[in-house]
Formats: sequence, structure tokens, C-alpha cells
Amino acid sequence: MDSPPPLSAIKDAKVLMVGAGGIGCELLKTLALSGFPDIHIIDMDTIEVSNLNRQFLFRQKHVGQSKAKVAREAVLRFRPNISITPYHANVKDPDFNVDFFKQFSVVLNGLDNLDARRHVNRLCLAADVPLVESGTTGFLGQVTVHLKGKTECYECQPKPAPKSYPVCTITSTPSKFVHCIVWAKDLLFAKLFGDKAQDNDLNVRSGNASTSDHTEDVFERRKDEDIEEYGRRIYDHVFGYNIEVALANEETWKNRSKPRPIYSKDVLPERLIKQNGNMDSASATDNPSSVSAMASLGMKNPQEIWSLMENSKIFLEALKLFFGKRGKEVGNLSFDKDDQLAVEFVTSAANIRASSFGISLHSLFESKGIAGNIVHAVATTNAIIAGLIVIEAIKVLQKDARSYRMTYCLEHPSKKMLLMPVEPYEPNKSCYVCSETPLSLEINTHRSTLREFVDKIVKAKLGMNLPLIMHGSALLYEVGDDLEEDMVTNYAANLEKVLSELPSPVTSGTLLTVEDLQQELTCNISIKHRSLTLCLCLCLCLCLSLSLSLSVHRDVWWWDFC
Ligand SMILES: Nc1ncnc2c1ncn2[C@@H]1O[C@H](COP(=O)(O)OP(=O)(O)OP(=O)(O)O)[C@@H](O)[C@H]1O
Ligand SMILES: [Zn+2]
Repeated sequence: MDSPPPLSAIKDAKVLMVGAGGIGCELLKTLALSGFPDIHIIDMDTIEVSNLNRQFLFRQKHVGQSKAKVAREAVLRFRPNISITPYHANVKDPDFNVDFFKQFSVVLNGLDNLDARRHVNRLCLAADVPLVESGTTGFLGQVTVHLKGKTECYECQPKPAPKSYPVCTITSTPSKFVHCIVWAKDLLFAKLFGDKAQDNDLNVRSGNASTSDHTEDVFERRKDEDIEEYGRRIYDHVFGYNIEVALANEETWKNRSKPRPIYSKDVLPERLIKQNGNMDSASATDNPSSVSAMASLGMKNPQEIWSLMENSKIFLEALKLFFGKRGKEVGNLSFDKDDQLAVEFVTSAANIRASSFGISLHSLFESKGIAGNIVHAVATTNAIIAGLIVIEAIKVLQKDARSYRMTYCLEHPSKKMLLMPVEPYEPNKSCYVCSETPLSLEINTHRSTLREFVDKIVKAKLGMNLPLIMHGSALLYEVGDDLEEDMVTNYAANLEKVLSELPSPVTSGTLLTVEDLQQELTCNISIKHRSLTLCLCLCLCLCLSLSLSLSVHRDVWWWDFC
């Protein structure tokens, strides 16, 4: 593969790529073939089988290995004379600080999440290094250019929040298959296999009226309980008893069609073990990651829609395999779309619930897409976007500011164009990241603790990684390895206090300074005490994903418990 000699701007460039996935593989290849001599890559992941269809630098034999390292080796085979430095690490690690970023001529993002994108944006601003940002969703994609003070930063425009659903729709009145998936994944799967200490809206009342101990958690496996018996008890509780309890509230069903309780004995023969063999032969391998209920039941086609009976068998088999073959993980699992057994369990549970509510059933393939919020990736879109990133990177290196473009890759032509170039916007003067605009936060200072403020506002909403919080000259909180022991004790005590009872009380009118030492970002937050009205509180309660809710009202944020 011969290519023309590189432009001088390219020859002297040192670039940082963040992400070596779908876009990253294409990008590294295009950078190398364009003559970029010095490329650094950060990626925290290892290669999964599901990456191989489009992340073409990786092969089956690389599964389990670092993406950054394998991508390097693959490209060095056809461009042996360039320098590629891989980091198998999270870009949020403290080693990747402002000084690290300062060594690069330009940073190129091929990431898949908001959190990491925001973090890189801040480091690029602090290091004053241009950023070319990108993303794809199926046939759609975009490449944007960000230069401090000249164009808007990645965070100048608010980004849409991930979709969440009202709690009651999920727990009581699902009307779409996605509601059943959210129930199966975020409630049932989390309850059975996740951290027991986590809040969970799943109904945990005992289904057995004769049980003397009414506080018994029905989801706990009883001592010496046979695994199939346990599975059937869970099945009957969530698909049978809970539906009967819900039906008793007639108001709910006045204008809705009633669900049908489903009990395992009505769908399945008395005992399955005899049909499916015993635990030891249930799975062909002992490798926990390849345990599969479909495999042990001899079902092969992920695109097939299973009957209610098949879903019920998969449900019991998956539960049995989790406890039998992956028992060590039970209690620590969170749903992962690349975990076959988890997807099988969630698909079957969602389908049984869908059956109960008269919602059409879906295949494992479709369920996986919905559960993982997946829009199936299109390799060609990634290749187009990677090409556009390199074009913008070259303009940045040539300091050709007038020709910078943000380019949108469309699904259908608009004005006969599939690629829509737009001139970059000016920085947003009220952006708290790239300008010094103060923020306003309305919060219940008598009920919210400093820990909630740190976790839900400073980390989750402001996207800070290593925060420090000051009230005037009083330090309320900071993190770091070199803190004195008494400071660590003070901060730990502060975290549990409500804001108005901190040593330096935070009340209406307080101006807090929040700083992230790694991102070199400082924000001033003006606090206003607010106790929510009932109506507001009810509306907040509808948000499933947060037990504490926050909403952005232009530049004023309010926040409280539900
Ligand atoms: N904080 C981070 N630090 C380093 N790398 C990251 C970080 N966040 C995401 N990435 C990397 O960005 C890449 C994004 O690639 P892509 O969107 O193709 O996702 P994927 O996980 O490879 O594929 P898919 O999600 O479609 O299965 C991934 O390789 C991921 O490891
Ligand atoms: Zn900005």
C-alpha cells in the first residue's frame, strides 16, 4: 500500500486517539495511511466477540486482549515505521492530566459515552489542545471541531438525557415491550443477581399468606431449597401472585386491559430436571462467560420468537445456571448486553411479562438491542466518520480556521446531500465549562447531605472526577492520596451531614466553589434553599433511574428527594 508523502502539517503532528472501537479502528487505519507518524491510543476495553464484525483490526484469536495494544500491532504490520503508543486504560485515570494532554497537536475522540467525552473536552480546554469529536448511531454520525475560545466546546449545547420511564409504568402498567425489558433488566435481574443493598422497586411482599415470617424476602433462596423449586417460586411470585395483587386494584384497570396472571404449573410440566438433564451436563463448558441456557436447551436461533413455554424454560434454566455455574458472581452482577446468560434471562422474563400484559413477544436478538439501547452499528458510517475526522484534523493542524466544518452524516439525502457540513458555532457565553458563568442550584439544604451533593450534582451532573468543594475559605470536601488523616476523617464526617449543618453551613445565598483538580475546571454555584411542593415532588417521583432527581431549567437547577 503506497501513499503520497504526507503534508508537512501531518509529518510533525503528534495525535491522541481516545477509543479504539468501531470508529477508532477505522480512524487508526486512516491516520496511519495518511502518514501520521506519532499516534497515541487510549482504550480501556478488551476485545469482545461482538466487536469482530466491524472492528476489523481484531480477529477471533484477540478476544480478551487489549483493544489499544492489538490495534497497534495490526497497523504496524502495514505501517511498520510509524510510532504507535497504546494505553490500556481509562482516559479518566489521573495519569492523563493536563500536562499529558499538552504534548499533543490534536485530540481525536472515538468514544461511546457522554461521561468520557465531557472529561476529554475539559482536559482539551485546560491544555488548550484542539479536539475533534465524533459519534455514530447506525446510519447517522457526526464530526465536530472544538477549539478553545474559537468554537463552541463539546458541552456548550446541552445533550439529551438518556430515556427513562415512569416507575409505575414499569412496575405496574407496561404497555410496550421496552417497559417489560426495563422491568426484567433493572428490577428483576438486579434483584436476583445484583447488589442486595441497592434500592429496588420490585414488589417484595411474600406471596405465601401462611408464611409466619412476613418480613421474609421472597427473592432469597431458602436454605437447602432445590434450585428448580426456587426458580418456580420466583416465577409464580412475579408473574402470578404479583399480577393478582395488581388486579385487585380495580381503579387501575378501568381504562386498560387487564393482565393475566401466569403460574409455572400452567405452562410447564411438573418437573423439568428430568427433561433437561442435571446440572453437570447442562452446560458444555465450565467457562462462566460461555454458559448459556439456549445451548443447554438445544435452542440455536437468536432471531426466533420463543413461545411462552420456551420462554418459561429459558427463565428457569438461566436462573439455574446463574446459581449453579456462576454462583460466585451472584450478588455482584449488573446487566451487560454482552453477557449471553444475562440477555437470555432478561429476554425470557420480559417475554413472560409481555405475555401476561398482552404485548407481543420478541426474539433474543431484538431484546438484546432494546436492553442494551443498541442501534446496530454500521461499519460504513464508522469509516465515513473516521475519514471526516482525519480531514478536520488536517485543517486544524494547518490552522485553516475558516474551513473547519461540523459534518453530519444523514440517513436520507437532504438537498441531495448525505453529508451535511455546517460552520462551527461560536462558544456559548453561558456555558459553565468553557466560560466562567456561575450556576444556580435550588436545593433542600435541610434534607440533602453533602454526599448527595457530591454524587448527584458534582459528579453525575457536573461530570467532575476528583472534586474539591469550598465555601469561602473553608474546605468542605476534597479527594486525594496525600491528605492528612484528620482531614480524611473530617471530610468523611462532612459527607453524612445535611448542607445546612456543615461546619461552614450551606444555606440560601451561599456561593460554593467546586473545582476539579484533574480537569482544571472551577465552577461557582449559587445555592438557593427550596423545599419542593407536593406536585413537583410527585412529578419527580416518576423518574425511575434516580431516587434523587434533578432537572435543568436553563441555567438554574433544582433538586430534592422524592
Ligand atoms: N473512559 C474511557 N476510557 C477509555 N476508553 C473508553 C472510555 N469509554 C469508552 N471507551 C472506549 O471507546 C470505545 C468505543 O467504541 P464503540 O462505540 O465501538 O464501542 P464498543 O464497546 O467497542 O462496541 P459496542 O458497544 O457496540 O459493543 C470502546 O472501545 C471503549 O472501550
Ligand atoms: Zn462550552
